[in-house]
Amino acid sequence: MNTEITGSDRIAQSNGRVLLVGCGNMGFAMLRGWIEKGIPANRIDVVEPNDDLRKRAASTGASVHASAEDMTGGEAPAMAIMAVKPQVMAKVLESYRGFATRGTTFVSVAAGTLIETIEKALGGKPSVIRCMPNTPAFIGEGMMVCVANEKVEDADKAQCETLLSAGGKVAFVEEESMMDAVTGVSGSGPAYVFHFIESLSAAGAAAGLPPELSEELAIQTVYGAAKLAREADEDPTQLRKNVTSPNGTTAAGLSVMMTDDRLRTMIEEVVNAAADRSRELAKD
Ligand SMILES: NC(=O)C1=CN([C@@H]2O[C@H](COP(=O)(O)OP(=O)(O)OC[C@H]3O[C@@H](n4cnc5c(N)ncnc54)[C@H](OP(=O)(O)O)[C@@H]3O)[C@@H](O)[C@H]2O)C=CC1
Ligand SMILES: O=C(O)[C@@H]1CCC=N1
Repeated sequence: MNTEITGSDRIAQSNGRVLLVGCGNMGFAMLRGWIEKGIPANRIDVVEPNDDLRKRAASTGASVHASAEDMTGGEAPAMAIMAVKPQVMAKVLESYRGFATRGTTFVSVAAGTLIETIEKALGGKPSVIRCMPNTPAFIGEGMMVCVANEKVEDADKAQCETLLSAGGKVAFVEEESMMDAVTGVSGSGPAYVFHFIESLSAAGAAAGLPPELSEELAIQTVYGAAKLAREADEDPTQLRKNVTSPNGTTAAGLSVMMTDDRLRTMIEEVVNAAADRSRELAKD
């Protein structure tokens, strides 16, 4: 018999409930990842005002609520995952102030919103973790990067890590200022990759392939290359070289991408633009 205690077992055995506030694109991706990895739905409450999105959340087995009032009188959750837009985060947090003094660890996934802003909105000295997830959490392949304030105890950090790791990989950083670059790389990153897939697929269709076939080639190529980069002993630079025969087809293609560091320069601009926007959101 396998007696290993998994992360989901630990959540199941703990008495703590998980509250998810906002179940749109990011909130639902995390919720689905948790459920798929065996986090018990009967430990999860979701607050989502949109009727359709609330129904979608309910389909996972989680308890759903239309507003904070439906549940702020009850048991304080061990963790409250706040997945509303940065522009409304401070206002929404105010409704949950009561939990902050009753041991709840607040985890905000909002881009830009500073720990300081979250602390002010909650009042006192609440336990706060700022996290930047990404939507591949939907299939348990997300990247979640977190930074905690000094009120967060090791046990709370471990519990948060357990929950978030049901959606993929979890890393903690010490400096909050890194979160802008994190957002520019892994938070927004899936969108860059989806656009690369769109572009590769469109280029294949323009070169004469049936569009459905071209899309399949583009998706499988990105998936296979990412999986190989994750699993191979060689680094991405060597893996690129392995594809590139001297004076072959790849060398011809890459010369368009790499001459004058064309793609690298553009990606640097892309990441900087996203990170700058994250810094701007902090001031809104
Ligand atoms: N999308 C992504 O890939 C990522 C997003 N994030 C962050 O996640 C957060 C959510 O983004 P995203 O999921 O894309 O946005 P969505 O708009 O898809 O989801 C936010 C949801 O919160 C709901 N909401 C609004 N007010 C409340 C409230 N008072 N209580 C509970 N729910 C409420 C919204 O309803 P309504 O629309 O009716 O207002 C909406 O359904 C943002 O802060 C974003 O920065 C972080 C990483 C990646
Ligand atoms: O576009 C945004 O602002 C959010 C944060 C990272 C991904 N989506």
